[in-house]
Amino acid sequence: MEKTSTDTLPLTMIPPEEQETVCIFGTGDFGRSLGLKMTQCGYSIVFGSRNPRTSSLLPSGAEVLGYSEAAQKSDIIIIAIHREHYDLLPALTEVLRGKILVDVSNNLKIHQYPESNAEYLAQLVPGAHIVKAFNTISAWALQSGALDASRQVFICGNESKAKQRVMDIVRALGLTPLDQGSLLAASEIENYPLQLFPMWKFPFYFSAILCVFLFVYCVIRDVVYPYVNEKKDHTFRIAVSIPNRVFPIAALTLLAVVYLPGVIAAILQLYRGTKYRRFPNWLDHWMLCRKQLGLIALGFAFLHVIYTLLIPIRYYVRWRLGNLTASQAISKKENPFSTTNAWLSDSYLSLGVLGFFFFVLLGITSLPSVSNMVNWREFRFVQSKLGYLTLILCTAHTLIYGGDRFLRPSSLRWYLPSAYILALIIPCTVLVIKFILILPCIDKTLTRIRQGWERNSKFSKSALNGQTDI
Ligand SMILES: Cc1cc2nc3c(=O)[nH]c(=O)nc-3n(C[C@H](O)[C@H](O)[C@H](O)COP(=O)(O)OP(=O)(O)OC[C@H]3O[C@@H](n4cnc5c(N)ncnc54)[C@H](O)[C@@H]3O)c2cc1C
Ligand SMILES: NC(=O)C1=CN([C@@H]2O[C@H](COP(=O)(O)OP(=O)(O)OC[C@H]3O[C@@H](n4cnc5c(N)ncnc54)[C@H](OP(=O)(O)O)[C@@H]3O)[C@@H](O)[C@H]2O)C=CC1
Ligand code: HEM
Ligand SMILES: [Fe+3]
Repeated sequence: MEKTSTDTLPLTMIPPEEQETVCIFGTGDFGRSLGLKMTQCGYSIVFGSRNPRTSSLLPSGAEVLGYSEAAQKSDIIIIAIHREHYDLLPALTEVLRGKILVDVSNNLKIHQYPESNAEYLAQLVPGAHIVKAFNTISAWALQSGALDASRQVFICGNESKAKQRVMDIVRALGLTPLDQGSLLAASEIENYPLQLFPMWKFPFYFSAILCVFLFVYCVIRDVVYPYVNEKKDHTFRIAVSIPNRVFPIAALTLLAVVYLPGVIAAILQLYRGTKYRRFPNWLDHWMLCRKQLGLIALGFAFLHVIYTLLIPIRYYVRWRLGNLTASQAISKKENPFSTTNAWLSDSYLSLGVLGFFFFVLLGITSLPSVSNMVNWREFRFVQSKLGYLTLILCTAHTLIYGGDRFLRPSSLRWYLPSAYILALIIPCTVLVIKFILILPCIDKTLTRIRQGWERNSKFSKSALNGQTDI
């Protein structure tokens, strides 16, 4: 990368005698990038290195000394060295006594070592104050200035004064410090950058399995069945018709799966008569990934809408329409206009459009820039009330689209009902249970439980004693 004038000049012109000196151990990628950023923000940097010589890669003006000499220049030392090389530090115990050592290290695997790197550092250099910080910021982001991935710096340590000094540096760099408590939190902070979309795992696998199942189901009903029974080749349906069944059904099912844990939680609280017992882990986890499930559902709904736009320009649809018109002209018989059908068709389309509108609204309010602008009550109102409205509209769209067909035995193929019936199972179940839960007598009890009332106070004692649930 070519150096611009801002790379070399400190952004804030602080006179050298007022600049705080910070020492960085290690002249590798991270040490250099952090050093450059800190120089730009008005710090004076001294690098500690096995090979003390200045290089064009280091920020100009930075001093490079041996580890021991560099450590004497500052009372804050950022250890930009891999844990595997920390063995050089015990020899420096005397120089490092009373100093603040900032551990920035990451590992290659979650729980790679029995203790966190920061705790290991504390064992190696017992006289120093250890603070964990910066491990969630990448060298690349520091260097390119494009800190758009995350500006949050998790911090933990046992001495609050030491933590404050590090947080001041973090703020000076334009980042946001988040105090996570004592050094015990270090292993969690170290695991954080190693996780790959943890909250997306379950929603992703669930929707993938759902789509594969629905696809196979539709292929059996819409392609294999006509071939076996009528020797008709309907394989072309795999391109548009079947995706336009799989995606909307997946969207509706996932939307219902977002609201299902809420009703299960309510039933559990009613059954136990208290809100003070922990939910089972699976339910906790499910509750926590509702946003991700909802966003995947929204993605599928978008696909359904786009595929629906294709319907009028499909060859198969135009061919059928043309043939119908021609056969009516030949037989000189017109199909009578059915007001009922017109109503049904317009209503299901309109319900679909409205459902989609609220679906998108839910998606928009989940953007952090929007959700930060509303208070939690407004957010809950949108997510919970409008969420249920979306579920009702989309379920009604599918119900009316199906019309009276699901009562007809002729729509069964090899005993398999139409795919849209599968789409209705979970949404209808959720809506029926929710309807029961909001009946005044049940709602009153549930509200009391959620305000802290307990049916049987023995329950709460057992919970307080640490006994958890089923
Ligand atoms: C497109 C889309 C985007 C989404 N984005 C987000 C998002 O950004 N963030 C997010 O969290 N979810 C998101 N979701 C998921 C979902 O909308 C929310 O989790 C929603 O709040 C669930 O509503 P609920 O009524 O089922 O559950 P909850 O709001 O959890 O509650 C269930 C019921 O219990 C009551 N209740 C719950 N806890 C208490 C309590 N402590 N005291 C008193 N009463 C209580 C509520 O009033 C409600 O009636 C999204 C969904 C979709 C479809
Ligand atoms: N790169 C990144 O994006 C991020 C890195 N980190 C953490 O920062 C630390 C440094 O990472 P990074 O700069 O990428 O790594 P590098 O391998 O680029 O640099 C490590 C530096 O450690 C020093 N060192 C000391 N002893 C040894 C030794 N025995 N063998 C090799 N090097 C040694 C070297 O500096 P010298 O030659 O001057 O002595 C070397 O340049 C790591 O703990 C890493 O987990 C954290 C967040 C992001
Ligand atoms: C702009 C909004 C929408 C329009 C115009 C629309 C239109 C349609 C049309 C035309 C069909 C029939 C498809 C066919 O004949 O093969 C259909 C079916 C369906 N739609 Fe929608 N829809 C919309 C939004 C939604 C949304 C938001 C959902 C749910 C999340 C949804 C769920 C379904 C389902 C489950 C089916 C039945 C699929 C099947 O088995 O064939 N729709 N929709
Ligand atoms: Fe998850």
